[in-house]
Amino acid sequence: MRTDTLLKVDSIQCQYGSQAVLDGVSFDVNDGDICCLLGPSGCGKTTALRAIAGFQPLTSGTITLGDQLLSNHSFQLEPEQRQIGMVFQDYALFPHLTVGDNIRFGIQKSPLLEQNEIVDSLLDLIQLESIAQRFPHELSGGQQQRVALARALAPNPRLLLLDEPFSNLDVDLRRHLNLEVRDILKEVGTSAILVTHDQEEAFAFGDRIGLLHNGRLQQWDTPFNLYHEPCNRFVANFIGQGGLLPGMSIDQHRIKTELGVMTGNRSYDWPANTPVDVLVRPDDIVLNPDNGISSTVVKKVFSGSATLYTLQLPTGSLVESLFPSHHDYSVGDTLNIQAEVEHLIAFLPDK
Ligand SMILES: Nc1ncnc2c1ncn2[C@@H]1O[C@H](COP(=O)(O)OP(=O)(O)OP(=O)(O)O)[C@@H](O)[C@H]1O
Repeated sequence: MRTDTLLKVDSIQCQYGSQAVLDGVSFDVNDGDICCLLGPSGCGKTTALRAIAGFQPLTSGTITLGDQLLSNHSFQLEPEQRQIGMVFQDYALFPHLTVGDNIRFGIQKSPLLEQNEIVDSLLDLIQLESIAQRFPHELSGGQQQRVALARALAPNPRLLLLDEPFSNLDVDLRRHLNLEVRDILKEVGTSAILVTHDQEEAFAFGDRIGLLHNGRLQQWDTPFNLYHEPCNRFVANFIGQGGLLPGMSIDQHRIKTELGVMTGNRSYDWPANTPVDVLVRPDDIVLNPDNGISSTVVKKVFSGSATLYTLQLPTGSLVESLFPSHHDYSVGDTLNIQAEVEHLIAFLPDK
């Protein structure tokens, strides 16, 4: 497995006027990896992407690509010299150029034969050979976005930046194109960073995801770890479903809750009897008709193969659970449940 670092973002800060919108953000992108910057609106995702692309100066920190310095507080390599491609939300195709010529746009200095080879192989890759002569207004949104991807890949960039590229598309197409673009990037081996505020999209697209909040990177990790091992309350609440259940520490490994004593794969150094909140994901809750704790269905959200239930425990605390949708319970039903928590994640209560 290749683990060479391609992009190194080291403790960067960016400001608009006197307001810092990125502060101490650090992460590495390995060669061939596809990463996502995720977070709520205004957290600084686009600013981070613009800093990597060379459109946003740094007030401190450094960005390097391989051995090449891209930016620090006193230097900013021109965007066109960075070997970084960009795909935008609005496609930004040239309306007066055909699909083929849009793709050709960034490689016009190469010999014609080479240009033709690249355009043909990219048309093949995005499966649009048959419409190479069409103009952008004759294409669907998904086709336009595929052309934008091919155009960005034509100069063979070392890194591709994608800024909410699927957000103008309807849900089905979005999901489909997300996977298709991931497959294409993996096939050509191009490293990429996708900016999105949609965690499902990030989970499906990214080998690694960075979650930003108020200009600070909360966690840079695999989708699995962000979901199962969130490093703080913000990550726990932002990522995935589920919630925090009050409990009391027994010792380093065990926490007593209304759903029984929970143990997991990590230890905490809190003294016994410290009040804590335990993360309970929907997949941590299972039915136990004979020995489970009684709960009442207070809400249900059908999502096709599974239904997400909100269950109220005797003290009034709520937990969520995801059951296959052929078990169809109604609001008001009583379900006996137990917790099967593998990753014991707990936080001190908010002050
Ligand atoms: N040109 C600008 N001048 C001043 N403030 C700006 C400018 N661009 C962005 N900001 C502010 O910087 C912060 C980060 O903006 P940014 O666009 O990076 O966030 P984002 O996470 O990409 O948001 P969104 O998901 O809504 O696009 C926000 O508070 C925003 O209002």
